Amino acid sequence: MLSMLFSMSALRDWAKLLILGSFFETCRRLLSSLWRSTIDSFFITASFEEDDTSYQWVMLWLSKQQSWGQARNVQISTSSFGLNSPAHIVPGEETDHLDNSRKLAYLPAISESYTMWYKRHWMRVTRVNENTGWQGQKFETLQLRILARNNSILNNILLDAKKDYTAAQSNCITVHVSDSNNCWRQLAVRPKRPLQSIILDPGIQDLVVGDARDFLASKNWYSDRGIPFRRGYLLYGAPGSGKTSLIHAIAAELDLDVYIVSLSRSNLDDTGLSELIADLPEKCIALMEDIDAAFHHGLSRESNDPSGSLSSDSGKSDTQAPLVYSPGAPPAPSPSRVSLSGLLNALDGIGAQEGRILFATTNKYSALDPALCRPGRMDLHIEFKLASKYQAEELFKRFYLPSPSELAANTDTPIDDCNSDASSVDSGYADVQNDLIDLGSTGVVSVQATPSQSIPSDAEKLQASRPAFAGTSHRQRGPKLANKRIIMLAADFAAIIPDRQLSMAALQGYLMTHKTTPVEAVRDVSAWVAKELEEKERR
Ligand SMILES: Nc1ncnc2c1ncn2[C@@H]1O[C@H](COP(=O)(O)OP(=O)(O)OP(=O)(O)O)[C@@H](O)[C@H]1O
Repeated sequence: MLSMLFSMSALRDWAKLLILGSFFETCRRLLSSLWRSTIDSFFITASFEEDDTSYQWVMLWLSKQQSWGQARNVQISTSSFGLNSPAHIVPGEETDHLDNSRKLAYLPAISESYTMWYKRHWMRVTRVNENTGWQGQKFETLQLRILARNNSILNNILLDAKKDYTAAQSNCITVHVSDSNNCWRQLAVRPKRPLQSIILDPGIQDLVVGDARDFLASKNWYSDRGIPFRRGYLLYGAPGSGKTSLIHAIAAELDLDVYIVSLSRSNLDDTGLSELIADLPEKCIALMEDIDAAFHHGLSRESNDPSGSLSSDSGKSDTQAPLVYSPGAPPAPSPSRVSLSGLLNALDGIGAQEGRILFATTNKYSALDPALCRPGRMDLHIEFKLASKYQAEELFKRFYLPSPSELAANTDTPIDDCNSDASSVDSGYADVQNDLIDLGSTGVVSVQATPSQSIPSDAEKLQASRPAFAGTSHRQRGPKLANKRIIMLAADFAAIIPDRQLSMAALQGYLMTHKTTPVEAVRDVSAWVAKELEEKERR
């Protein structure tokens, strides 16, 4: 057999077979690649990766397509695609009266392909879930394959998707945080907070908002003069005085997304921090909250300072000075490995992002290192003090004067009697309260015990079956007061509040316990103030 196998004639046959086989295989491959490129020339293919915002746009867009409603084998989702108001809509759900419940949406099922039509273009939608990396992380990609000669239809889809998404998001701001791989990911979408809802002493709000607005419009001015296009704001002062709220409202006002840089995040080191800052989008707000607290968790100029007690020395170069001065306070061990030099370099080093606005907040201004606070890093330092009488008065008005939306919906007639005293007002809503549990003067429900030997009446049984709770029920309603009366009450309220002694958060907390009863809010405020001051003294 061997001699036959290797005989000349057999070898010739083998060679023929080889050549013929190679020829046919080459032809097959050529034809198939020709076929593929011919087919590809009729199609446009676009891929969207899960961690990119465009993925959200297209998902939202898809869920809104009419033809998508007829898809079979779909994934049902209550996802809002990063939006506060969920997208679509299982057909018929528009008439659902449960307005605030989560909406349902049809999404492409994973590893399935769908065909649909859009503006007379045939399209195939595929959603794949791939394993990436050796750690087996899953990664989703959405692919659109459109039968079209040029890109215009894809551009249309992208623009439509972006427009829909932006419109749906127009009342929201997006908050991002970094994940353990030092990549930004969307954390939440929050409704915009109006600037007017933040009550500061006159001028402060205009100063910060005006400055930030002017900065965003001055890109060319900065580049013409070779100045890095960055701006930093340090908001410092009393806790609960509105620092975070103001940043939220500014983000809403200027339509900027917020990126929270958490310096005390475990496994964040200098390189990671620089990567994060360099990776910020061009127009955004980077937020470092409680920057002094980062120190207490171990943020230091020398990341491995053995003593832990750092002294302030503004004469040192930037990379040598300690972040904070904290005599005799050994920092607690922390998983954070960020050093001050790392932070300073990340803020204005060579890789730092241009166009971003940095907001840092702290309750301990004097503890911060001058290197961190110098212009270029923190250009504007704004102090937030405890509430002034002016702020107390404005807060009161904001609580009780009707908001524009209430005005639009309002049908109740206010009691337009500026001279009506508290008792007449009390009697005004006595009827309304009749069907409520008696809250008593402390706001704690008092359910009277029935003597065991007597047979409880129906009314007593009803009373006993009611829930016991502390605090003020939202059902409790005062009568509508005339605006003039509320303004007078606001002045009375402000007269009792001591200047710069209590925080706005505390005042807000107090007014919340009198959400709809302004007269009582004024009546009880002296006692509350005395209690708060005593508590403060004790602390
Ligand atoms: N100036 C203000 N105007 C309106 N509301 C305020 C003001 N200050 C505080 N508040 C209210 O108090 C609460 C806490 O405010 P916020 O978190 O902004 O304070 P903060 O200064 O950032 O506090 P901290 O320093 O403790 O983080 C919020 O609900 C906010 O609505």
